[in-house]
Amino acid sequence: MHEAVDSGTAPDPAPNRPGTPGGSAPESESGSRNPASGTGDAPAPGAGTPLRPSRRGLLGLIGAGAVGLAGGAAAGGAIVSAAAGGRGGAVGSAVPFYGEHQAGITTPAQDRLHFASFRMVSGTAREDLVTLLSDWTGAAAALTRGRALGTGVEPGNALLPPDDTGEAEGLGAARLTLTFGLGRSLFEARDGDPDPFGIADRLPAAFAPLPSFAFDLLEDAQSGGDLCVQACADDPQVAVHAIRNLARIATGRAHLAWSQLGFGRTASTSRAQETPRNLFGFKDGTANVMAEDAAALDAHVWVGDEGEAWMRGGSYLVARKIQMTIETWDRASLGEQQRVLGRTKAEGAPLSGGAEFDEPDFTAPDPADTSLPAIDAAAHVRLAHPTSNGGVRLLRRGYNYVDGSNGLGQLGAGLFFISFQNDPAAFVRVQRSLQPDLLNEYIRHIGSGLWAVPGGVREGEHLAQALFA
Ligand SMILES: C=CC1=C(C)c2cc3[nH]c(cc4nc(cc5[nH]c(cc1n2)c(C)c5CCC(=O)O)C(CCC(=O)O)=C4C)c(C)c3C=C
Ligand SMILES: [Fe+2]
Repeated sequence: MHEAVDSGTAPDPAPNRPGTPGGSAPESESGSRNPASGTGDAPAPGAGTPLRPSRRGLLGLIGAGAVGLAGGAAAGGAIVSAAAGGRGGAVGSAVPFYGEHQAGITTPAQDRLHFASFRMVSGTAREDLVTLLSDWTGAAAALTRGRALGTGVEPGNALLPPDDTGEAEGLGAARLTLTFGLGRSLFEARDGDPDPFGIADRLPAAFAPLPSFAFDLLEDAQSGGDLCVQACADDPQVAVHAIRNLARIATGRAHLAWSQLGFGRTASTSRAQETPRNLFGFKDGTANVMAEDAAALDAHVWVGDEGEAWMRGGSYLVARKIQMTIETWDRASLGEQQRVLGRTKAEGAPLSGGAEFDEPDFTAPDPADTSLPAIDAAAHVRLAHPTSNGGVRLLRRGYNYVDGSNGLGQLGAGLFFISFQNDPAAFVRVQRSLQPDLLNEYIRHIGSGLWAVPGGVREGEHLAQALFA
């Protein structure tokens, strides 16, 4: 049950009943089952901590009726309460939520994605944003452990909706990670208020909006947003369940603006992973920044001491929804496909020779015509390579998508490109360099977003807490 923590009338968590999911929840990793948080951890801020929901947040919750008003008491505070443990608490497949950095960046890329963008409800204020982030923190700690929210699918009062929608019961944690980002719009004026969330003076200098790029065909309906959540899991239902329940929790404070399902990760983020393939059939992620390369992560991915204090240990997330005209691609010869990308299709080796993980040699001549380079001057790997971009590197973490098909029998297929970098300018640099890319004949960028991803959350704190200190 989503307990109301402000009123002082919040009911006790449902008792554990032997033989029920609530009664059979396994011990947490720490060996304790904490009925106040449902996470086995110290209660997240808001879980058992008096938090006064704003009037607007409260009205939204009442209006939606979705989050469950515990025993008629006010909701809007903590969400995660006693876990019924109905999801088996499969912590063995759980990725720790708390840590120095948010999970879902260097975590070995899972198979599935549900990416969601949220907009704050008009008229909401700083307190709404803080309580939302606090509630999401508690929920994320439970969800990523494979725990049900609140009392799970059994409310203490059967006249109320269950705290947890239930579709992830029995599926375990499935290596779920939830990575949260803040949009630049949160720092800007809206509705005549110059600083609705009281954070305008905390805007990092690096957090500039993305410029428009040649070939952009961006649609507002799948671009931007005040907040983003990247849910990755090895089970699509676990990822969808997480986003769905975070959206319920946000009711009255933020609403889902758009979301994207993805499958078949298109990047490795660890050397332990096989390189996957994108929908053009090529290995993607070969030359990625890997979790094992701490020096590259510090240099290119994590915000360090030079950034705003609240962003230390964080990163910037760029998402680009890139439509791929796969029917046209499929009619291109193998030679043309390899020329466009600069690598072989079967092995992913550079066209200059060697094997997949050998560095491309951009000076090597084409053996068939030595007046030409083996890797075309406008090949994707040449233009994206650090040597073409002042040494810049991105940690890529994208997913394939197919959004159905159109009346011409063409699949709405593409790449939901995600990259993490410690300065959005790094992405801008590479994307600008891709202007003459041969690949542009076969792709269109139709969605875009940029979010600041704060550093990891320490137990007892909430997401982006340092931003509001
Ligand atoms: C702005 C950044 C990038 C966009 C957008 C992008 C789109 C895109 N890429 C592929 C396929 C491949 N990309 C590959 C390498 C690669 N791509 C980027 C950046 C963007 N790609 C970088 C930085 C790199 C690494 C370059 C290097 O250091 O060598 C590859 C080769 C294999 C690999 O290293 O991953 C493929 C294949 C598609 C299909 C696409 C848009 C739909
Ligand atoms: Fe690429």
